[in-house]
Parts: sequence; structure tokens; C-alpha cells
Amino acid sequence: MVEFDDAFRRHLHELFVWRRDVRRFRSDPLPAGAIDRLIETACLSPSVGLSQPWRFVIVDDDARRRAVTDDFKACNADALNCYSGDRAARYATLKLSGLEQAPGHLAVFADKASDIGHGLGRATMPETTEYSVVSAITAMWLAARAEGIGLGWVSILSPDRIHAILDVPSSWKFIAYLCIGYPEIECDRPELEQAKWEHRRGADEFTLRR
Ligand SMILES: Cc1cc2c(cc1C)N(C[C@H](O)[C@H](O)[C@H](O)COP(=O)(O)O)c1[nH]c(=O)[nH]c(=O)c1N2
Repeated sequence: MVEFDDAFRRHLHELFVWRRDVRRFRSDPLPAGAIDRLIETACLSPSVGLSQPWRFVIVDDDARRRAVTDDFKACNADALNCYSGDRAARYATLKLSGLEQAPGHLAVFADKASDIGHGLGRATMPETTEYSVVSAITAMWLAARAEGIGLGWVSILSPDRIHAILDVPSSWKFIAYLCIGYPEIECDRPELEQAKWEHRRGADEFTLRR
């Protein structure tokens, strides 16, 4: 039996406050096995029917990393075109990936064809497969921060292109491309808030009582 005291809870809250989406990485390499350890922690996450649908691809190959970065640049240029005026000018100043600096690249997929878990919990809500994978990424994000490692989620990518670049089974649905490394700076405020793109709102704005 493990118990968690007030000091631990306060510390854990600090972890939530100081977890950041990181796009600016130092060039120092990650310690050997760091990404594997984060994956092991992610595998402790809840999953629908204990299906563990997460699939991880550690991307070390330079050509593949360059192809992903090129896809990001193309998708980000398209995204910029969706804005106009001041919003477009502001979007153009945002740094929205650390793909070129991060020492670690990790792609995460959900295996939609796996029968692990025997379908429990998925009949009426097949999307719970993807939800399970997202919960694993969140655990990894926090575990990384606890080790001083930053993680940045990149979704400005074309899933079909990522599939082709990484040559993964067709039943795997692309969920996230993660940049992993030591952050240039630590901050308790989201970078998009600092850039005045959006501000973080309080829980009362998102909570109904019935
Ligand atoms: C599903 C998903 C997808 C993305 C993100 C997050 C999530 C959950 N975020 C990070 C996002 O911008 C960030 O979490 C918020 O701005 C809040 O900042 P903190 O995570 O609190 O630092 C993100 N950030 C970015 O720079 N490029 C991206 O493509 C994405 N994509």
C-alpha cells in the first residue's frame, strides 16, 4: 500500500502547473534509454478494456526526420493561409514545432485493429481507442517534465504523409508526433499565452452543474 501525503500532492500540483508544450530545445542529447523509459511509463496509462492500443515509433533516421519536418513546413504554410489580417501576422510569428532542434522524435499511433482487450468498452464508442492513446501521451508529458525533459506535440502534419514516411501498418491511426529534449527555458505559462495568441481560462468557464 502506497500513501501520498500533502507535500507530495503540492509537489504534484507544481508538476501540472510547470508542464509545458515545448518547441524550443537545447541541443544536448537525451540520456541513453530516456525515450524508452517514457514509453514504459506511458504503458501504465488507462486504456479501454485494457487494450493498450498505443503504438510508438522512435524516429532516428535522418531522412525520415527531414521528411516529417518538410511535411510540417508545408502544412504550416497551408495553415497560415487560413488566417488573414492581424491573426495571420501573429500566426506567422509563432514557433509551432521544435522538429529541427529536438534530439528525440517519437510518433504515436492507435492500433484500430488490435483485439487486445476483446472489444470491451469499444462497441458503442470505438473512439475510446484514440482516447486511450491520448491518455498515455499525457502521462508521458508529465513524466518527462518530472525529469526536466520537455515534450512538444506537433499536429500540423498530414497523417497520410506520416504513415508513408514511417511505413507503419494501415490499421494504425496517427495520433501525435512528439519532439523530445531539454527545454531552453522553463515557464509556468503556456507559450501561446505569452505570444498573446490565446489565454488560459479557468475551470468555471467549462463546468456545468445539472
Ligand atoms: C492534441 C494537441 C495538439 C497540439 C498541441 C496540443 C495538443 C493537446 N500543441 C500544444 C498546445 O498548443 C499547448 O498544449 C497549449 O498551447 C497549452 O500550452 P501548454 O501545453 O500548457 O504549455 C501544439 N503546439 C504546437 O506548437 N504545435 C502543434 O502542432 C500542437 N498540436
